[in-house]
Amino acid sequence: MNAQQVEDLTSFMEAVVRRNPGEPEFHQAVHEVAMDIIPYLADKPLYRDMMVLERMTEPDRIISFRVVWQDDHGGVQVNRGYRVQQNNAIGPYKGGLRFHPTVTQSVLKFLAFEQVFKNSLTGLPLGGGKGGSDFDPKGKSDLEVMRFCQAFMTELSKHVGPDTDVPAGDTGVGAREVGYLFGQYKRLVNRFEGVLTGKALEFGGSRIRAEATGYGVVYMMQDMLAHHHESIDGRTCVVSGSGNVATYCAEKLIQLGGKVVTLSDSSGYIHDPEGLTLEKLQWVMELKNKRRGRIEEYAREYGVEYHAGEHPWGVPCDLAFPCATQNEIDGAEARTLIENGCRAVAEGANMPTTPDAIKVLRASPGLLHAPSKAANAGGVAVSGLEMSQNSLRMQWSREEVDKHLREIIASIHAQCVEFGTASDGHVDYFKGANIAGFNKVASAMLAYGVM
Ligand SMILES: NC(=O)C1=CN([C@@H]2O[C@H](COP(=O)(O)OP(=O)(O)OC[C@H]3O[C@@H](n4cnc5c(N)ncnc54)[C@H](OP(=O)(O)O)[C@@H]3O)[C@@H](O)[C@H]2O)C=CC1
Ligand SMILES: N=C(CCC(=O)O)C(=O)O
Repeated sequence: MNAQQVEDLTSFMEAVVRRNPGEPEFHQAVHEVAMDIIPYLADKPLYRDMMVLERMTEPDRIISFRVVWQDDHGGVQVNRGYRVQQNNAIGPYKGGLRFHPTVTQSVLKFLAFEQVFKNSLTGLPLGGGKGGSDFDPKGKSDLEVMRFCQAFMTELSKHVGPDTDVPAGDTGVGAREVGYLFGQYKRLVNRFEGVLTGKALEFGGSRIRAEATGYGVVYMMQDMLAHHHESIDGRTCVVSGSGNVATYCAEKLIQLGGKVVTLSDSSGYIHDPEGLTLEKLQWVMELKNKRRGRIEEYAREYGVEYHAGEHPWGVPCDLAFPCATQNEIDGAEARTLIENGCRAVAEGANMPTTPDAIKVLRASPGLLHAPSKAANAGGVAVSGLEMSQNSLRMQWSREEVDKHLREIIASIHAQCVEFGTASDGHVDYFKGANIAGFNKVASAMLAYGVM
């Protein structure tokens, strides 16, 4: 960036911080995009005059509501629910629901902003949004989760619909929660319609949706490496998380010959130097999805090390897949990855690298780094395909959906290369994803005029 662009970025971010006080996660997500878009708009006066980036940074609306439910002891519980409807310039609002005690408006605004660019990259007609609650499903009975979901959807149902806003899963919202949410919606509106994605196959779900995000991260890694005449086969892989994204990321890596040596949860990580097998992974999925257990149990079951309270980024690897949560890799951990010879990072979680980590990784010329808005778009892509199947009142085969998923990720990689390749051939995947994601939304917003 030249001096003028630095000045423009600084004044842009000062305005964002002023208008959104006390929302550090949202500021971070906006800065990650603005640092590439501000220079990109230097020779595009129409976009600047029409304040397109400023308008993209302002949600269309934020809905906040009280959620009251009764626990198993008859006690009355109060939570806060949200839906951030960020931008529907290219399609209905589309994005997950996160149930986690760390949920705040700032976290959901970062996720909704990120979702706009991610959904645009898929090439599908999907706008961006995100919602959720500070409700913690951990340690709750199925009936308590059901009562919360029913109370949450009673309010949310007033604001969503198959052509308005289509939520899905995210942290803390899996098949169980989507089932309870969909059932309540159907009861309230008396229509069977595709208002949620990630549904079970029995009621309009799409094959591969559960696997889609994790598989897509690996497909993105595959394309990044192939662009440099390399592959995943035989590479040591460090994966964080042990939920939906992490477990299917690990599954696809193992199928492609990768050696997955870690999984984690919010209490710590396991290190299996021999590498997980598909059977061991099946055991983890059962542990997490059925018994709601902790990853520490894996260490006892298979006689491997467990590191309480730590992240897995100190374990030497060729390929790193952060699949847990935002800001899980900081500058020091990024330096450790590079010192240990890491070749590439593909982000499964949303915004898992801090600004310092991004700086460190970007400064390492040999390292390939795919941002979450590009690498983890497989989930929302298959959600979009679920919406298509619902509209057609059809259900495609596993092979058909996986073929579409593979093509969408290949297209996202190609867009990143088109807009992110420097004169020396180095591909800046962050720049490519930010510009490619911006373009389609910006064109639509210009076409609509001043609104
Ligand atoms: N589900 C989807 O379709 C998509 C999800 N994502 C993103 O992927 C990430 C994981 O989502 P998903 O797998 O669906 O969620 P899950 O709830 O299935 O799993 C989340 C995993 O991350 C761990 N985790 C959560 N918070 C923290 C934390 N603060 N510190 C350390 N570990 C943590 C959880 O551990 P614990 O069990 O201890 O809480 C769990 O292992 C999120 O960033 C999400 O936004 C991105 C695209 C699509
Ligand atoms: N949680 C998701 C999936 C959203 C969706 O499938 O609508 C994400 O892209 O972050």
